[in-house]
Amino acid sequence: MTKLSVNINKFATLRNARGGNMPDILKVAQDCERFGADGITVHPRPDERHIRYQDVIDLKPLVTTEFNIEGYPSKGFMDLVLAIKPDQCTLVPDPPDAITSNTGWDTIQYQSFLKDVIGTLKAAGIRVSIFLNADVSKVEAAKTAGADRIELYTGPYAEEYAKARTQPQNFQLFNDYKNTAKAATAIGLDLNAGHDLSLENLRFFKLHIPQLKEVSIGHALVCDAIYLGLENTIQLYKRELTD
Ligand SMILES: CC(=O)[C@@H](O)[C@H](O)COP(=O)(O)O
Ligand SMILES: NCC(=O)COP(=O)(O)O
Repeated sequence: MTKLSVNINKFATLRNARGGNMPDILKVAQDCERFGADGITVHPRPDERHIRYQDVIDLKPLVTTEFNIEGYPSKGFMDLVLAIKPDQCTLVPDPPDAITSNTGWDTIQYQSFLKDVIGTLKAAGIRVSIFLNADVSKVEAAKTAGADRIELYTGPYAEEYAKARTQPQNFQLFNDYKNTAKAATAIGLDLNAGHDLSLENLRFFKLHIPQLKEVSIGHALVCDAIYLGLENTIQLYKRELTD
């Protein structure tokens, strides 16, 4: 079974747009769980453009499914995560000014850094996933750094999938995803995936990469919910993940 973790960043974007508390992020998270989400993901960025550090603190006692905190392991981020102790922490290499996540870790170049960070998080009992491009050459070093899981960065997949209707599919790119997934599971790394997954492209990815433990989806899901309603949308995404 592949779990759906709903990333609620963009609900916080809407809330912050007017400075009040609408939508109420805490209620959104609880409703997402009530509607069938298997987890809640947040990505508190340094500028707090959407999810604020206080949101993460307030969410902790309310989330009853899996709580996944994503982010770059700065001191402030690490202090927050170690205080909250979520079920999972997903490390991303995003610079502070990144408009969104747009690449995975170079696990070879940052091996020592990642080993230290992951060791600290795992000593606190937190499962660690690291954001990775579809690149087999970086998988072994993710394992030696101590990660429990990798999260396949699916931005390029989503972009290629959207083009496929009008252009020949880039099968090498998709083979890279399949080969990276295979290499990860072969050495005991569990597999997550995320970024720009949607109702259009999720089923194809899931069918061809069946080892998926979890997908974290936010932007497209929130956009779909505007038209289809949040409960209906979560159910539609869950249906795309059924085996
Ligand atoms: C790591 C990842 O792919 C997501 O956390 C994504 O970066 C969401 O971040 P934004 O909602 O700020 O785009
Ligand atoms: N890790 C991916 C995530 O949490 C959500 O990414 P997106 O669906 O907002 O692109």
